[in-house]
Amino acid sequence: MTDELAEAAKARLPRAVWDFAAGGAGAERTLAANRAAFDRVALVPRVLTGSVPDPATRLLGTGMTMPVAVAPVAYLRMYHPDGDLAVAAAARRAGIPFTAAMLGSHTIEEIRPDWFQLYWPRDRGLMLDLVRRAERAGCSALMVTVDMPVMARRDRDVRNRFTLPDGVTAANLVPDGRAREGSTVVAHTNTLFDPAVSWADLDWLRSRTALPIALKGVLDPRDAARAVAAGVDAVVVSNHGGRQLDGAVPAVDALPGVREAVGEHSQVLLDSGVRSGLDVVRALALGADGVLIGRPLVWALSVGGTDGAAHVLRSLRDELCEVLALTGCGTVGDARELATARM
Ligand SMILES: Cc1cc2nc3c(=O)[nH]c(=O)nc-3n(C[C@H](O)[C@H](O)[C@H](O)COP(=O)(O)O)c2cc1C
Ligand SMILES: CC(C)CC(=O)C(=O)O
Repeated sequence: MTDELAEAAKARLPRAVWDFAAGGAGAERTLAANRAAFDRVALVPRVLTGSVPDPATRLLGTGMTMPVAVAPVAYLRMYHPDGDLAVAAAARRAGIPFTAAMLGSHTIEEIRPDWFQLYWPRDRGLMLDLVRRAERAGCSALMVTVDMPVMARRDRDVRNRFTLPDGVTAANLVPDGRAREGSTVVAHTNTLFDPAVSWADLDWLRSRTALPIALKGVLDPRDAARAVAAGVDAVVVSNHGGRQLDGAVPAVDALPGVREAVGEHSQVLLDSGVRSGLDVVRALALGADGVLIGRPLVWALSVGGTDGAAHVLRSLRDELCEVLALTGCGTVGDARELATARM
């Protein structure tokens, strides 16, 4: 789905913007390992099942046409003037949830997303205010990202002295003056975020909203089990697309252990390297209920706005249906029963 699309986006975007989105932390070992790990997963198809593919499902209480949701991505206006609004419209057209990022470049009220992602600002009043805004805007779930106690060093951004382009801000945080242009993204982020978040903070948040919570950025089965005990409704197995700990385990490799730890008490989502319908089925077979997609939609947005993103989502669903047919699966539940091998 994405090699040519990525090339087209690269040709269009300023080099530093491309590097910010495409790159990963450190020497980008985990970024590369995410893809390599997917490509080692072989599927064992079933035959004579008589099944006709229908990948519709529910995640976090939200019905959707396939087990795919849009991952939260900050500052989408860097890639297209319509930014978050364009991708949200494409998701709506495709019948899948859009996750608006706390550091989105349009406000919650403008986007009215299905799901809303939160980091942990030092100012808990600000965090609670964002939760209330998400509730009022009709969001049906929160996704709380826990793999960024600090923003990792990303060598490409250091080399490029990357700052946000003029006019791109964290729209939810203005006009409080909390998001300023001109500083490097990493400096702004590390000033804003609390580096010492703990399980007690999750308890605090859990007790303050009735919305379902997905905890994003879990890789250790012990953390997954603890998250479920703390009342989260889903965990997102993710290494942040290789953008945080360089050397972190590929999400796909961590997935079976996380599923085993949480049983069916909680939903398990996965992101970091999903690029095709085949990858979606691989993730399902390894224990996921669904996946999130990040960079492919950034490339599609850069190249073609809403229509570009909608086209990518349509192709993804077509691929997914083909792989389900070829593996003898009708439903997401059937795919979760597939056996895997290494290749
Ligand atoms: C440019 C960019 C910005 C991102 N911003 C956020 C963010 O604001 N919040 C968050 O939780 N994750 C963020 N992520 C991580 C994605 O939600 C997701 O975990 C990752 O992109 C998945 O990997 P993939 O790009 O290989 O699909 C960002 C990723 C990218 C590429
Ligand atoms: C500005 C960052 C905090 C957004 C993000 O999550 C990322 O770049 O990976």
